[in-house]
Amino acid sequence: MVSSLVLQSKLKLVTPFLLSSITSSTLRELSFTGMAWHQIETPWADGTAAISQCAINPGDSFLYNFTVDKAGTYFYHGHYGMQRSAGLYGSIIVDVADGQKEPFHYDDEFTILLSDWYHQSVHKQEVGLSSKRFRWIGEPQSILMNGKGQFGCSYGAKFIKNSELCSKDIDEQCKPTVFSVHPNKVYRVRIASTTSLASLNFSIENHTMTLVEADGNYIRQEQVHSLTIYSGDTYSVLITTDQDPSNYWISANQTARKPPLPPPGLTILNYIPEPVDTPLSPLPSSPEWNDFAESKFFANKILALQSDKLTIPKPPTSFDRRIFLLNTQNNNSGYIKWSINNVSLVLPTTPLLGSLKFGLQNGFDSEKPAENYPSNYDIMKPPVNPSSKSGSSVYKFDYGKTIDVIIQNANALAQDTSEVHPWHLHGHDFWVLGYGEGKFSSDSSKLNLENPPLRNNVVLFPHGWTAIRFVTDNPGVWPFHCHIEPHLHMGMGVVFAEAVNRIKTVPDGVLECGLTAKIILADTRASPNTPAPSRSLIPGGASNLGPIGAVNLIFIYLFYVGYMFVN
Ligand SMILES: O=C1O[C@H]([C@@H](O)CO)C(O)=C1O
Repeated sequence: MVSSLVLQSKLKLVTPFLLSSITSSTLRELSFTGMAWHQIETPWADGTAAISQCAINPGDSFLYNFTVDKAGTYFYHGHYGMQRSAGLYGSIIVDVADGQKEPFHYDDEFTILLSDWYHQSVHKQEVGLSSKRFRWIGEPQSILMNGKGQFGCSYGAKFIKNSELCSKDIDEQCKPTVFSVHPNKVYRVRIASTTSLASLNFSIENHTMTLVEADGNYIRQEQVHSLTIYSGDTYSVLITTDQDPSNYWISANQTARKPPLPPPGLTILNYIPEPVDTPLSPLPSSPEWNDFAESKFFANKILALQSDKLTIPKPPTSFDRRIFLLNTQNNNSGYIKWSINNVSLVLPTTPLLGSLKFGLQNGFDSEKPAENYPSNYDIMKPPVNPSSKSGSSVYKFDYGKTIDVIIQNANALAQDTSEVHPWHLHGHDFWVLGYGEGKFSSDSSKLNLENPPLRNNVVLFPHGWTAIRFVTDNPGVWPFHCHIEPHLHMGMGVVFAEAVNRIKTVPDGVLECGLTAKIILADTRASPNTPAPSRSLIPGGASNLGPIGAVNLIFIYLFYVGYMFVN
């Protein structure tokens, strides 16, 4: 499906699109795409349709050319509408550059990509979410591990429920993936979650896990029995295969939302030379769905690595600008939406990168978005005046500034309801300075400036706040949004425009839609013989694309995926 893929580095695409979770019928419903890479810092290769580029039309191709500058565990996924929920994703591993070493040892590794699966088509889900007669998507039917899940009388469900109803033969298609390991070795297990909705509790039966990496950044080694992993998170853990030679469950149970929840995602850890078999033991138990104490304890265990081998840089000790983002669920002219500071994000037809670069005031809402919310707002109660508006305004940042963002959760439309939201920033890692209950107060003693972890995805707990800090050193137009696919569809995001004046060129094909198409095509017609590998946005400007400190370079020629499948 990736028709031509040239890897000039130690970057690996693992499971390039999970075939087992994609059917041609789901792909037939996809009409446009854009591919986000969860690691990319190149402003026009971020894959966010209507933000950093035009959507890729059916049958068209688009060349993503970007630099990977940091070894680690990542994944990629469609970023047009809710395409990710339709199965458009896969894992990425960036190895350390030649001559460099990881700050820990392991003998071998395997990769687990977590996702969730709905039986209703993504198109129908989108229509339900966008209708006045709002239809929520509900919980997924299955949790998938490397594309395989349990449902009804399939393999795992049969085992779990031990139900007489499930007396059919084992469904081979749903048999969990097996990871065969040698005894007495250290394995690195790379785990990424690209779920549409589900937050997961991940564990490996009888094996303690040592955390070493989060979102491509090294973290302090901590031993845990389970991980709470939210949509958009990646981790690496080390395990030692020092148990009795046997078969063990690796499981991922949905958590943080009200039951009924689907059966867990499963894989099997098989000790060589034991024959592969269903583990005899019950599945590892997981905490109660609303045991937020457990998941907060886990979140607070993630701290930056500071060792003699490697030290993660500390954040600047003060900020230049602090933005508060109040998360509410609202009624927006009869539609249920999520809003940030009372605005629900809708994307314009002209990519924001183009509108901002060309100064097209009518390409988006040029109104300045709010940087705070009323001080008397009661985050424990449903909104008093629940209405909000829609918009596409952007937060503009100058180069080299330290920005704090305080994400503030609040009560949703229903009484006593506040949900978990994993927030993801494109184009940047940020320091996670802390989490807290209730409303954020400026008591900064709560903030960790000593060893905060660097991440690009962070959880916001119900009725709580999360504080992050980053430095605006990567010019681009970067969305910051809830990684829960239906929540982004319902407007839960903002856009940060960072030193856009420093972006001098973008390649052909990035901005040829909406209002920018006219400008670019007029320019091409004016000089038809000029072979232009990239498009100068500032007359005479030189290319300054690509982050500093590049280790590896990849060229991925990505043909439109749906087109390839359908044909
Ligand atoms: O966005 C959401 O909508 C529903 C509910 O709040 C309204 O039906 C739900 O559980 C969400 O996460």
